[in-house]
Amino acid sequence: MTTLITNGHIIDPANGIDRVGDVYITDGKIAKIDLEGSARHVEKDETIIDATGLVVTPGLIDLHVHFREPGQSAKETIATGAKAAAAGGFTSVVCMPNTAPSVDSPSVVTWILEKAKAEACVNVFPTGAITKGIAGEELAPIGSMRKAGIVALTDDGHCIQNPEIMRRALEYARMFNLTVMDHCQDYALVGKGVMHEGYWSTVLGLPGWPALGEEIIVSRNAQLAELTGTAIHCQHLSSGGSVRILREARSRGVPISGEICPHHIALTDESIRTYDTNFKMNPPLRTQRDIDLLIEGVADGTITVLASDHAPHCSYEKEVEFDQAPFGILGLETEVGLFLDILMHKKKAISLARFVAMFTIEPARLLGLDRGTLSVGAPADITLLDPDREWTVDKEQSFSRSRNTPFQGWQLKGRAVRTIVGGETVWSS
Ligand SMILES: NC(=O)N[C@@H](CC(=O)O)C(=O)O
Ligand SMILES: [Zn+2]
Ligand SMILES: [Zn+2]
Repeated sequence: MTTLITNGHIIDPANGIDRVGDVYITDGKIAKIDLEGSARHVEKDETIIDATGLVVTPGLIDLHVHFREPGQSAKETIATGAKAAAAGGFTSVVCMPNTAPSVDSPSVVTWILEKAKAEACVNVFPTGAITKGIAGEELAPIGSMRKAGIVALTDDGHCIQNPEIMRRALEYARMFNLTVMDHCQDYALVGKGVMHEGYWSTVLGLPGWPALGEEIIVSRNAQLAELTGTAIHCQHLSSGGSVRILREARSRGVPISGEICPHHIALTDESIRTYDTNFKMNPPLRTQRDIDLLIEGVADGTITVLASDHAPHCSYEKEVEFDQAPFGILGLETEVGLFLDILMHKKKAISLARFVAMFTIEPARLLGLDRGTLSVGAPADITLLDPDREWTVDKEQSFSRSRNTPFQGWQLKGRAVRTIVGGETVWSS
């Protein structure tokens, strides 16, 4: 059984490919990349996908999503989250462990992997909690979770406050060759903050979440990564100051990296003027100055990964006063459009090839996943992009179980048009 994706602009940063050609898929794997336009050998049972005018990339990987199983399937299930991922152009997602129960034992890891195998149309890679119950105190059984299939460690949703516990976690993670990802938030500084501490929090009378609350943990992480040699990946960075700290540490070879999410470059804290809880997420929206510095960090390679932090919540949970609402917004179906529109089309901060790398080989290398390339023999996970397609966000069309997006009605340029997992099309527009 062969599938041929013909005449597309192939961008495979891992193999340095950036030109028009054909991709052959056999038995769910990449069989051949033909850049020579040689006369093709068409077989009887061959499926042909015409990619003329489209970009053919390794399947995109989202390094940061929250599917709410086990425990909170009213917000999202592994099946609905996977559908949303496919519709956003993603063939693989890395799931955060703040479920109920949290992913802090091998049995929960196994449960997720089995559920994903039965119901998910994309690859689901679970992460394990660093500490039991994500409580920041006792280390979780890291070795047995690794055996069960976790691909990284994180306490996302929470942040280990005690630097001695974080140090031990890093030393332990190293023995299992696991990257540690961190939600950077100092609880003493942030307190009950619900939005960026600044002009707008003062005007609106809402408790502030200062940028320093993130930066101080990024600094700590840089020092701990340097000391232990274990890679730390700083999740959903929101502050320009964090970029400066990362840049300095990375220039000295410290194994630290960072990701940004679309909302932190698309919106500022001023959006909260209406007290709309769809603008509430953790960390919070910041200022135009932060946006400029985050984008600068993407442009100069300080920030290496783009991710959604897809965080579904039920409408009834969000329909409360701003300070009472849960933190988090949807992201999987809008992020390719937002990032292409802002980073490539509007700001010209990165090339299309760099955009693809930030969603493929960068996250794959960071965690050691066998994905993110079109190398012969690799799983045939492929995304077809139309970087110039203009479209309008309509949350009613979303495959997610939730509707908490601040981007309803936005007009974006660039989107995925087909998502192929293991050689099978799981979504097309
Ligand atoms: N980002 C958010 O605002 N919320 C996330 C938790 C997290 O990523 O910290 C969630 O699980 O809802
Ligand atoms: Zn987080
Ligand atoms: Zn998160």
